[in-house]
Amino acid sequence: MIQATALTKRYGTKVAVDHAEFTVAPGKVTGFLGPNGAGKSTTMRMILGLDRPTSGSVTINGIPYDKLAAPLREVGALLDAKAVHGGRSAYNHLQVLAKANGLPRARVDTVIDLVGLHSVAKKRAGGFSLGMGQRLGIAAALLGDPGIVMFDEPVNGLDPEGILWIRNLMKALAAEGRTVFVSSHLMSEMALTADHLVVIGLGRILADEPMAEFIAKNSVSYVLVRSPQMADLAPKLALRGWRVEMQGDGSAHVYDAKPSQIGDVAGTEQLWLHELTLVHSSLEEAFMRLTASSVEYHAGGTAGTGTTQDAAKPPSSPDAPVWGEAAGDGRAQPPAEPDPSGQPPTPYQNSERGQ
Ligand SMILES: Nc1ncnc2c1ncn2[C@@H]1O[C@H](COP(=O)(O)OP(=O)(O)OP(=O)(O)O)[C@@H](O)[C@H]1O
Repeated sequence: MIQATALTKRYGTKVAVDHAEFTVAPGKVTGFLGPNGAGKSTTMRMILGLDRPTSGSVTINGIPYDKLAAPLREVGALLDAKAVHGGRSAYNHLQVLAKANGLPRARVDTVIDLVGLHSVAKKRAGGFSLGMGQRLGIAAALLGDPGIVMFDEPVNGLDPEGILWIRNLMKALAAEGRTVFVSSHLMSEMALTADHLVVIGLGRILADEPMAEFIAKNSVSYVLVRSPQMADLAPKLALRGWRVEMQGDGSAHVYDAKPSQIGDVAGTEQLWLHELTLVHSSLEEAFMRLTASSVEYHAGGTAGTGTTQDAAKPPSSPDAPVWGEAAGDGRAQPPAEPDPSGQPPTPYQNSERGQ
C-alpha cells in the first residue's frame, strides 16, 4: 500500500505537488491521471525517495522509501525506460541489478521470460526498440518480486500490441494481489486498465475514487434536438423539468430526458422535429472538464481560474441560453430555425418529401 499525507513539493515558487492525500491499495490497478505538468512524475519520484517532499510524507507499507530494508523487494518502478546501460545486454543489465540488490540470480531468467525478451536477452540493450526497452524496464521493476509496482506513462510511444501487453500485465499483477500504480495523461487508456482513479491537476488531487464511480459521476448524456420550431418547442420541454441548453446553431441539448419523451412532447404539441440524437460524452471529455481549470498551459492561452465544481457541469458553451428551472427567467429566447419556404411547417408532414 502507498499512502500520501499532505504531500507537498515546491521548486522555488513553483508548487508541483500541493498537499496531496491518497492511498493506493493492493489487488487493483490504480490509475494516476493528470494533464501534462500536473505533478504525476514528481509524486512518483517522491514515493521512490528520488525527490524529498517539501512537507508532508509518503510511505510504502507504512515506511518511507529510504527506510525500507530491501527496497527492490517491496516496490518496483518503471520511471524512465531509457535508463539502461546501452552497452550491456538485457541479461547482464538485470544480473548487475540482481547482484547489487542481493536478489537470487534465478529471478533474472524468470523476469526475462515473463516480459518475453528471451530471444534478445543476450543482445545489447542499446539497440532495443522502445517497446523492448519498456519490457526490459518492467523486467527490472519485477526483479525483486515486489508487492508494489509503479509505472510512469508506460504506454507512451508503444504500438498497439505493446500497449495491450502492458495493459494485460498490469491487470495480471493486480490479480495476484499486488499494488499497481500507473500514471497516464490519457483517460481513454485508464478507462481500459484501471479499477481505481486518482486524478491530479496543478499538483492538487481532484478525484480519488473507483473507476465505476468516476464514470457514473462524470459521464453526461443529452439529447441533441433540432427543430425549425425550436422557439415553441424549447419552453414546452423546459416545462417538463428538463434542462434545455440552446446552441449557437439553433439546436438544443436537452438533459434528463429520453429521445422518445422529447418526441412525444413534440408530437403532442404538433411541432416539427428534424433531429433527435442521444449523445454520450466520452470519459475523455469528463477528464478534460475535471482538469480544465488545472491545465498548466492551454493552447493559445493561460490556465483558467474556474473551480473543480465548474468542471462537473455538462459540456456547453458558457454563454448558451438555458431553459428550465436552473436557468432562472428572463434569459435569451431560443432562435427558431429558419424555414426556407417562409411558411410555417405543418406538423407530422415530412419536409424531406416536400409535402
Ligand atoms: N526539477 C524541477 N525543477 C523545477 N520545476 C519542476 C521540476 N520538476 C518538475 N517541475 C515542475 O513541476 C510541475 C509538475 O511536473 P511533473 O513532471 O511532476 O508533472 P507530470 O504530471 O509528470 O507531467 P508530464 O505528464 O508532462 O510528465 C511542472 O510544472 C514542472 O514544470
